[in-house]
Amino acid sequence: MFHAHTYDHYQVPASPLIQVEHLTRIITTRMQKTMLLNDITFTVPTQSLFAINGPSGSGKSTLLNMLTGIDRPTEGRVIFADQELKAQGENVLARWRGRNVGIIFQFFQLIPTLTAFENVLLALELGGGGGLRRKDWRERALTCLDMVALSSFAHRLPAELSGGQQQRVAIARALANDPPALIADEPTGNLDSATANSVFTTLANLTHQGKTVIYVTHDPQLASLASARIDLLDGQIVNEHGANAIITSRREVHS
Ligand SMILES: Nc1ncnc2c1ncn2[C@@H]1O[C@H](COP(=O)(O)OP(=O)(O)OP(=O)(O)O)[C@@H](O)[C@H]1O
Repeated sequence: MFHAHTYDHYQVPASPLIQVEHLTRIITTRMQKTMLLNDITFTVPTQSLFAINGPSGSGKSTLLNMLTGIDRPTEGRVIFADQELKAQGENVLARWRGRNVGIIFQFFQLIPTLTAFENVLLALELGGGGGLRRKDWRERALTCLDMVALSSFAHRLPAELSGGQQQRVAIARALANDPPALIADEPTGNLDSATANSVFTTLANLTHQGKTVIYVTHDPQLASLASARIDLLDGQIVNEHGANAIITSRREVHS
């Protein structure tokens, strides 16, 4: 069970890290048009623990892909740290992502042939080291593993770690380049409840270290722990807390 308290008692800076304005995503095929997101407007406060909640098919993954610049909106825009995410080449976007967001997946997605340490080091190599010189990358990788209480497991392969430990390595990897935001897609969805609780607490505590932590969940209880949130249904925001969201229709979210 997750502890029934929220993380909204911290002082957070006034300006939002992310502004999402009138975001619409339509997929057009020869046969039909499908509206995946319908005029979504909200802000993600800096250093918040931010939940994107909603049942399967409500548009959560589609929205995450817009926030990370993986997909482009049909209409509207995403402003990340005062910079609009524009259509750019994949190399430019990958570099932007490396510096600005650490992504955490439900199924960890560690490289199985690399140790925990090497998985984090690889993120530094791919992301350019977060402003550090190459000679400092190994120490940074160890620091990140230490931040998730895994430094003594640095030389284990993913298969030699529990699910919770693997997800902690994934969190360390996401922290490697010191991005302002971590974005997690159902980060505890593949873990038993005790492990999920401890991984979630690790993520939540990163807001104390200046990070904005955005997580997607279909679990209303997990969403209730956030300091700010939106609830999605059928591609629209139906409820919000602390996100300055425009609510287009008032309906209950059932998971
Ligand atoms: N490329 C696509 N073409 C057509 N429809 C799509 C496409 N991608 C997603 N969809 C549809 O858009 C809706 C939203 O999908 P999305 O994956 O964003 O939902 P979700 O809330 O993340 O769901 P889940 O929790 O199951 O991952 C769903 O109905 C999905 O079937």
